[in-house]
Amino acid sequence: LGVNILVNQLTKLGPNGNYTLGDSVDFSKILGLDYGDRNPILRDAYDFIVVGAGPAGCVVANRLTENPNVNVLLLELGRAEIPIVQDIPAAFLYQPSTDYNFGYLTEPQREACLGLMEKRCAWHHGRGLGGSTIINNMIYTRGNFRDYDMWNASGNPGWSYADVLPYFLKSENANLKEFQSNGFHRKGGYLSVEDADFLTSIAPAFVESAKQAGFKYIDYNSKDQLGVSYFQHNTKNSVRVTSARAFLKPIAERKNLHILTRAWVTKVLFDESTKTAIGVEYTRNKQRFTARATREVILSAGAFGSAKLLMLSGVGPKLDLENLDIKVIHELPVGETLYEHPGVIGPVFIVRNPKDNIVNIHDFDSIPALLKYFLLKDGPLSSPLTEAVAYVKSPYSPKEDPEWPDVEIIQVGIQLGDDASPGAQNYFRVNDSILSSYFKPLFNTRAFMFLPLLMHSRTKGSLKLKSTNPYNHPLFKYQYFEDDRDAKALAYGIQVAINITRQKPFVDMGVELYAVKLPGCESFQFDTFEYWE
Ligand SMILES: Cc1cc2nc3c(=O)[nH]c(=O)nc-3n(C[C@H](O)[C@H](O)[C@H](O)COP(=O)(O)OP(=O)(O)OC[C@H]3O[C@@H](n4cnc5c(N)ncnc54)[C@H](O)[C@@H]3O)c2cc1C
Repeated sequence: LGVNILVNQLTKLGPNGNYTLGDSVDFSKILGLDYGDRNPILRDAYDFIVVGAGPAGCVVANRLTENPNVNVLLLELGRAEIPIVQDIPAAFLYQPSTDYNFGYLTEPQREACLGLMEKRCAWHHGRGLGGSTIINNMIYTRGNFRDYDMWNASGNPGWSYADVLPYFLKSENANLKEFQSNGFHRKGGYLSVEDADFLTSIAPAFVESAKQAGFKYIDYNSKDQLGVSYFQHNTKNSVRVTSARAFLKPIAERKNLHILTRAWVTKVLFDESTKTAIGVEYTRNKQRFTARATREVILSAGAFGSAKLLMLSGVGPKLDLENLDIKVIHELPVGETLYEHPGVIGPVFIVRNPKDNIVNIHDFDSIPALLKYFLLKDGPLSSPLTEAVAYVKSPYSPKEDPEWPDVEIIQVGIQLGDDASPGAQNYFRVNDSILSSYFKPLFNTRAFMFLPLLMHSRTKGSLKLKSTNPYNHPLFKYQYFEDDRDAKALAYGIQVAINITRQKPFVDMGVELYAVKLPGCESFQFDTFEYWE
């Protein structure tokens, strides 16, 4: 009840419907969660200035300051985390409704997002000490070894799998039941990785059914990724571990690291004669400041934030910068390659002979479930709801290697309509009509869904500046499925997922494809490739 009331309040208040308690109360000050010297006497110059405290910035700030002779200023425009509310894995659905999310939206779409509000997809992007790890799903995924080898081969020495694996291992503090000793995990690092404490009955049925459908049972964080696996999570004893908690909290006493929250970097300053970054300009408490860097300015402001900041500073496509009267320091194709991993909300399945008594999300936050979580860190609230995954190679993949998957089928323990609060709707931006006609009728029925995601999208977009105002959202020029092989690959993935549900473990549970046609797709024959496409 408490979580529901809180979530309803958090998702309703504020001019844009975005409000957190932190707007009125500075938790970072009260609780000391700025993870560093809270009132640092700032230096005129630092060896390194790190912009953005997401996973990249937190790790870099930590590793650089291992050397006591190096000093670092970490600037983050958001605030520190809010404990309790952000800790609970099952509450991840509600995090993007808070202002720990930039709230980016795509432009209205022609071929996708058609059941979403204004036909615009939400591009959630976290902000605060921890960046997107404050609001993300906590799934620990390293990526495919071939991706790194491809990066390396395309002109980025030092990024091959052989190069990065030692760093994954160095960071990790794994606590895994099955795969602890397979050579791809270790204990002792800063970043906790663990199995989910709680799984719905859907998860083992999915894994067993996938095996019967021919999938290998794998550790998806090893080299072999074509198969089925339970997810591993960045949680510790079922509490979310953000990158700030993992990499900044343990080093809070280091005097050579200064962390400033609510510090919005507006420009990288350059020595124009050498094109060397020499510092940054930032705003804080409505005042403008500069900080100088004697060695490097490191941009870790996220995929969108770093590109935006470079362009604001005069590094980017010449014409675009000149059109905005930004002095060109150096011409580079910044923002010109934007890939998304499109996903589908569904298909949805009804379970006729369920092996658990979960019918909606409120079985997760019932009084017994709350007590179990807060007293024992166990029970349904400890679940991030995304439970297991199968990796698929579609015939539409741009990669020739048959072992290089392009579709990821994520199994979710419940379905989108199982939330009585606005949280799930806000997360996906599903419009009222689709929500009430398609998802809500299953509110009190045992049901679940998949989230098939495309990993190697062929559609490419770009990111531009809307204006020279550093606080404006960037302009995303991206239209999903411009290359129709992307939609075909996802339709293929959906059919593979449906085939998994036709195997014995799922059949024994009475799992049935929810046979209601999606509004707008009435003219297609249900459950054909064309229908899903
Ligand atoms: C809803 C959601 C779910 C996700 N789920 C998963 C998952 O389950 N597993 C997974 O592996 N990945 C997941 N991701 C992706 C993952 O969180 C990101 O890949 C990762 O956080 C990127 O890290 P980063 O350090 O590059 O940037 P970010 O995490 O984006 O951090 C960038 C930081 O820079 C700050 N910043 C930006 N501009 C400025 C500026 N001008 N001045 C000062 N500070 C600035 C931002 O406020 C932010 O804190 C998810 C992401 C989202 C949004």
